Amino acid sequence: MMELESNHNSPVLTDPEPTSKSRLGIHSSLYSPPNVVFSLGLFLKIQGKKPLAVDDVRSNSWLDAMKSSSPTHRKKAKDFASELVLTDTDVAYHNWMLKYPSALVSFERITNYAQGKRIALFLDYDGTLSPIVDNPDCAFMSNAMRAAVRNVAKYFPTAIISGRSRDKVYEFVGLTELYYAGSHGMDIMGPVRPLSTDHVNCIRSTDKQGKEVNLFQPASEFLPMINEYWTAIAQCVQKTLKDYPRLRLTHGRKVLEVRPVLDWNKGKAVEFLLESLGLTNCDDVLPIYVGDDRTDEDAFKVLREGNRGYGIFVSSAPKESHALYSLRDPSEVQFCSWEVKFLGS
Ligand SMILES: O=P(O)(O)OC[C@H]1O[C@H](O[C@H]2O[C@H](CO)[C@@H](O)[C@H](O)[C@H]2O)[C@H](O)[C@@H](O)[C@@H]1O
Repeated sequence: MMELESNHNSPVLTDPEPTSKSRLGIHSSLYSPPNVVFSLGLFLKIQGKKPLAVDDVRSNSWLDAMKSSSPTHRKKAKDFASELVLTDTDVAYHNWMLKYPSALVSFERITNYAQGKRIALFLDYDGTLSPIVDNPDCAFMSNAMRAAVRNVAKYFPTAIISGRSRDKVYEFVGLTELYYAGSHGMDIMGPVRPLSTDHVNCIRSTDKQGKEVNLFQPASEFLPMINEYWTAIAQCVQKTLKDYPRLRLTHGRKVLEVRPVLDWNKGKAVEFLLESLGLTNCDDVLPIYVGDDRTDEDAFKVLREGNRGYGIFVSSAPKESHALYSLRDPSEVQFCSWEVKFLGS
């Protein structure tokens, strides 16, 4: 099994030292998008088209910010406009955000650092551009996310780097203007023709938030059995692979992958693409990589170790990472994708 070491001591990029405020995720003069104010990873839709400073909606201390963004608080505030209650999960997440500040809240700082630089954007697919769903064949990207990525690609070279096959991820994304790196970067290609995104046997269902989704789960009756035997199966595959020294086993979320023993991963793919784009060893280039999985750590590490760019880790739960910043979920990735026009030269 692939285990990644945690090596997150301090940010290595050489932009100005973050103030205690920005490290706490309460930067004072952040732009917010039209009609939206964000507060530590939570969006509030509001009226008005002018970009708004968040000072007036953001509290002055970390604890206040933490309290105000707590779902429990918001519910209570709505119901009773009184007592604040923080769950252990709230506290853990906001403590984690001290180490991995939200890219949204740090947007001004990132923008400042990117001044005069050319951005190259790398995006993971599952869990970054599409929400994690039970059936991998139904991990569809929303049209809104697609439009946001198309917008990004108007400004910067943009690549999708996925553990999926290149064809499959292209089928999901369907944008000809992007670069695609499939199979953890082992299969990289530029623009190709779109494939059909129709799937047979999909049923209409609802997700955990009650939203309508298409679902394709022909093996759902096997799920209890898979849950019961998952560990045993993983051990069995691991044991079998001992006889195949040129293959190695990696895993994601209930995914076992057998890969050739090859010094190649998403980090190498980022380096390869930067080189192909003529963007390597240039001081005026700022690569940004957004990903949610442990396989994305190789890319975060490449950017971090060379002081080369920003890793942005998409996670709604506290986890160690080589990234510098965080975003909570794909909806925050989507929002950021509309804002990147403010970045770079
Ligand atoms: O590198 P990525 O683009 O993030 O792809 C990583 C793996 O993604 C898929 O699996 C994950 O997403 C599925 C759909 O949301 C989910 O059902 C599964 O539990 C996740 O592990 C894909 O199926 C794998 O082949 C990719 O390696």
